[in-house]
Amino acid sequence: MTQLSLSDIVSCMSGYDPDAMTVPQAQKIIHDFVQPISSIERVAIRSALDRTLAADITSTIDVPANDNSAMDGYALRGDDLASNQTLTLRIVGSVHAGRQFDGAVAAGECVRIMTGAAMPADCDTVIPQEFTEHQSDAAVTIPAGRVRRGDNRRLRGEDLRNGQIALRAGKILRPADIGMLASLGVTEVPVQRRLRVAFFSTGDELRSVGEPLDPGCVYDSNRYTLYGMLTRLGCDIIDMGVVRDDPVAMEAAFRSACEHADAVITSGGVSVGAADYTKQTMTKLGDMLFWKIGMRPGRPMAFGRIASHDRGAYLFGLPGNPVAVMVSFYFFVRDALLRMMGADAGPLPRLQAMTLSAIRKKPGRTEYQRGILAPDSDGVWKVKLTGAQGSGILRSMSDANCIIVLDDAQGDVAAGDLVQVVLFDGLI
Ligand SMILES: Nc1nc2c(c(=O)[nH]1)N[C@H]1C(S)=C(S)[C@@H](COP(=O)(O)OP(=O)(O)OC[C@H]3O[C@@H](n4cnc5c(N)ncnc54)[C@H](O)[C@@H]3O)O[C@H]1N2
Ligand code: MOO
Repeated sequence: MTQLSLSDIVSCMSGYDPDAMTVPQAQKIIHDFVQPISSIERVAIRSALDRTLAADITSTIDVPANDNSAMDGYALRGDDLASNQTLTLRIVGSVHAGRQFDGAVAAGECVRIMTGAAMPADCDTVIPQEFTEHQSDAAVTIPAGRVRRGDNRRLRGEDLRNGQIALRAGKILRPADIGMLASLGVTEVPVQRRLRVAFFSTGDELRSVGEPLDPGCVYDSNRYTLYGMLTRLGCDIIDMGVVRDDPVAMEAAFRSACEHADAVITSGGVSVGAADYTKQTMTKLGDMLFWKIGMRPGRPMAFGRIASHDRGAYLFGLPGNPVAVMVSFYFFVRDALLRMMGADAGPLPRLQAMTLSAIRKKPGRTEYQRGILAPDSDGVWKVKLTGAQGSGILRSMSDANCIIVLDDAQGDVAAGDLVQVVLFDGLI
């Protein structure tokens, strides 16, 4: 697919202003610019878990392959129920799952049948064993009104029919999907190769875990949250460590990252500080946009693409503050990476919940507050803030199980109002 330039994309947007981008505008630019990386490999279905399916999968069999019983009981002819009276049927055989009953079943006869066993050809109804009376080896009594024609019979192909598309390309395969593939007898499927994502942190104040913490320094946590979020998303990661606030080191890091990765994520150095060389290096090397997005946290952000030889890498320059990194990842980078993987992921699901906390909020920017969602004693789900919400307070993410999203137009929120939340559980 042809790679558009960022200027082509922003020139189509009315009122484009890098100093006043809205969240939806920035999300759209990124979504439109990023192209899927199409590189397919075949893997065993267990290895396909959490991967993006690269082709439609069509069933080549009926599932189930036969009409079969949903209960342990007796298979009978629906015609015998027409009198709507208690019946005593003669038992002419029995059939277990995995076997077939090839004999005939005449009026007034039935077959003992187990769950999953193929229905005898003449039978269309199963009465569960516990609804019957006076069972012996020879006969069983069916009380009136306990069963209707067609009850407890699973139809051939009711799960999937031969020729039916079972799974569509673009689906991220979940446990149910690989189970369904197994039910079709499929052993291997084509999936998109894993994305390779390189990341590094920038800042002379950063120390890696295991190093002594010099005065004025902080431990680098962004490489760990990024590691976690990228791993959950199924990416192969290239952790490039901490890069000093030095233009030469920075350029070498970007060049090396682009050699190997489909996307490069950096944190820090995208604001206006004197040592913010990230921006300057990105501008030198790539087709880049720098934004001040109307959001909190995560206001400054860089996005673009660096081309190197015959390949290129998308570049996400995230702000340094630890909560801003996570919020920017979930609300911008995640969608872009899923798109690169060829996944049909759609927007993050939002739920509505009543807030127990009053929240101060200025209209004109999107705010992402960290919340704890839990049911009250009546089972109604309610959300409260985790406490201090500064974009350096990583504990507010760790304590949270959801993010409260307050869109641009939203003003102050009173306790008892409904708010939108995005749950962390299930967030990939
Ligand atoms: N005059 C202005 N100052 C700032 C603005 C602004 O618009 N004008 N924006 C503020 C906002 S909002 C943010 S966010 C930060 C983003 O700045 P940078 O991307 O340049 O980030 P740094 O200055 O490098 O770091 C910010 C903060 O985060 C800590 N940090 C950085 N990397 C890590 C890491 N890997 N692990 C843990 N903590 C990290 C760093 O020590 C700083 O405390 O700029 C504001 N300033
Ligand atoms: O991105 Mo900054 O963290 O908004 O404060």
